[in-house]
Amino acid sequence: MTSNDVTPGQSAPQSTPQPAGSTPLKVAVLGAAGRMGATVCAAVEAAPDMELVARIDAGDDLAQVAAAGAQVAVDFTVPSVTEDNVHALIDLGVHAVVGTTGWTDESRGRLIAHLGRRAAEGTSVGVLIAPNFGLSAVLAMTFAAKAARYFESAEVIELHHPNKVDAPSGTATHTAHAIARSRAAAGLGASPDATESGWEARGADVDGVRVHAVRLRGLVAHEEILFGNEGEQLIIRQDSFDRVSFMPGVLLGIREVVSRPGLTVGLENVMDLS
Ligand SMILES: NC(=O)C1=CN([C@@H]2O[C@H](COP(=O)(O)OP(=O)(O)OC[C@H]3O[C@@H](n4cnc5c(N)ncnc54)[C@H](O)[C@@H]3O)[C@@H](O)[C@H]2O)C=CC1
Ligand SMILES: O=C(O)C1=N[C@H](C(=O)O)C[C@H](O)C1
Repeated sequence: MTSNDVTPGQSAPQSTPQPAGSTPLKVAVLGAAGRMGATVCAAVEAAPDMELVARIDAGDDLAQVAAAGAQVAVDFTVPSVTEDNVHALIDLGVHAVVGTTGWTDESRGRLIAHLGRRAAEGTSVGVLIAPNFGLSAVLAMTFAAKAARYFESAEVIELHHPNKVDAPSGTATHTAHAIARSRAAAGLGASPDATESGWEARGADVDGVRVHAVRLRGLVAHEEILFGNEGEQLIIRQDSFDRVSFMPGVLLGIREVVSRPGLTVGLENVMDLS
């Protein structure tokens, strides 16, 4: 990673070294007019080893991505369109870095099948889906997965800006699934809960983990993971105060996806944290 990629004091995930004199990676951004898309365009333009070749938003033809010669496309659109976008990118032979939420086991399964068909035809495409590209969030999720086996109770609170269209957040869902997997592997049962009425106040049930969503003007993206035992508590909290916090992770994903054929889910796998 070069010094131009991050502002002083900003944490940066490690990156693949860039050989001197090599050709910049050609990058397209889908959702380019959105909050994240615009920030990604600026980050790609500032990265010396990348070239922004296409800004795509609603109504644009995805064929422009290939016509512009993009090797990697970054998708920060909306949950209702991201799956179709990624299938189209695979057909175009363009690697995809995806931050958009809304992916399920079923939609990921369709992607794996499509990638497999393309690989059998000789076209090797990489897709990286990360529910959160922020270093603090990736670390919080990793720590939560490690802590989960030691606590009787676990709940997740996610807090976001009020313009967010989906709830609970992709990050909170990913976190809850990881906690549930750790608890199951450790032989833990359900968190204790004597609730008999008013279930709507207890948040969403994600794989047996209660997830609470707050929407508040002034917030960007935040998560708290609460663990409890008799007489003790552990709270893991992360805060993204600005969307630039996601950029080192997005740039890392762009550099890495070209050499990772197939589907990778979660930046923790790219960062070797899993
Ligand atoms: N993985 C991560 O680190 C992060 C993920 N997100 C997720 O990214 C997504 C986008 O978030 P924001 O930028 O805040 O939303 P936004 O609403 O500001 O931007 C979405 C953009 O996508 C465009 N769009 C809609 N349909 C399209 C299509 N078919 N093709 C191309 N563009 C299309 C919209 O016109 C809009 O400009 C959300 O799912 C959000 O949860 C947001 C922040 C970080
Ligand atoms: O919509 C957002 O803003 C964010 N969405 C992602 C999510 O749903 O987890 C990532 C981050 O929380 C910001």
